[in-house]
Amino acid sequence: METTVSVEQVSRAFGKKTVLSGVSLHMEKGQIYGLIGPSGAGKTTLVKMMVGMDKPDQGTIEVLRTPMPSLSMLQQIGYMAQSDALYNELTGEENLRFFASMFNMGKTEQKKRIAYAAELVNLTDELKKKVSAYSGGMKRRLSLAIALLHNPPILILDEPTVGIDPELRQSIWAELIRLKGTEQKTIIITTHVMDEAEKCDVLAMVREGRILASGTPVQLKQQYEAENLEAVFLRAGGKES
Ligand SMILES: Nc1ncnc2c1ncn2[C@@H]1O[C@H](COP(=O)(O)OP(=O)(O)OP(=O)(O)O)[C@@H](O)[C@H]1O
Repeated sequence: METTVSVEQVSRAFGKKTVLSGVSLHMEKGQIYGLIGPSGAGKTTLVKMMVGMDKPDQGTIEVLRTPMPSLSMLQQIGYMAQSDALYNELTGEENLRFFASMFNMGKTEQKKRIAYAAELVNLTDELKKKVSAYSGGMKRRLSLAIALLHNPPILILDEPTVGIDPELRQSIWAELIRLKGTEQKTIIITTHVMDEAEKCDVLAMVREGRILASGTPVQLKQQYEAENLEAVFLRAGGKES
């Protein structure tokens, strides 16, 4: 086991509102790590700090043993944000080419990676269209393709399958599972969806800026004597009647 992302005692407040309190997590290579929790729990705030877009008030975050934020880590991380950061006036392909050009990739590699990423999210036939003509789901898919483009060892995906139809969602999950296995990527995803949480190797349940419980889905269900993760979540949070 090799820890690739480590979060130690991280706290963050915005004004008087504490959003994360003393969060510690360790993510391993070759693992899908799920952050699950209700809206406003602090998941996006946490992943933004892992990417280096925000800094903890207290505590530290290291990615590949490098303290974050760090510019040199950008090449190592593929980040899919919750809101799409795309160029609407460019086509899907132009967006992909633009982002590919920001990374160290030769022309041939660029072509290959663009074709792979577009195919994975089923956008190959839509690449010549302007992004302004894309649906919300298509934009999400293009954002996911961009996160995968430079073949980074760490993928941080904030609700990657929201607005994506079940069939494509399944094939994206199959690819995430292949990437963590064959390619030994570290994949961190946030989700609200319990059946996606089941597919993660390790889960951290987040509520009100704290980790309620963490472990493999099987461990969590055993520990809380629960039939499913929803029940674990309720029991861990003490909200079950
Ligand atoms: N820049 C900011 N300034 C002020 N408050 C913020 C800021 N960013 C996040 N917050 C607040 O922090 C809390 C946690 O937000 P965050 O987006 O991390 O939650 P989340 O778990 O990702 O929720 P969701 O699943 O809805 O995306 C929310 O109450 C939010 O309003």
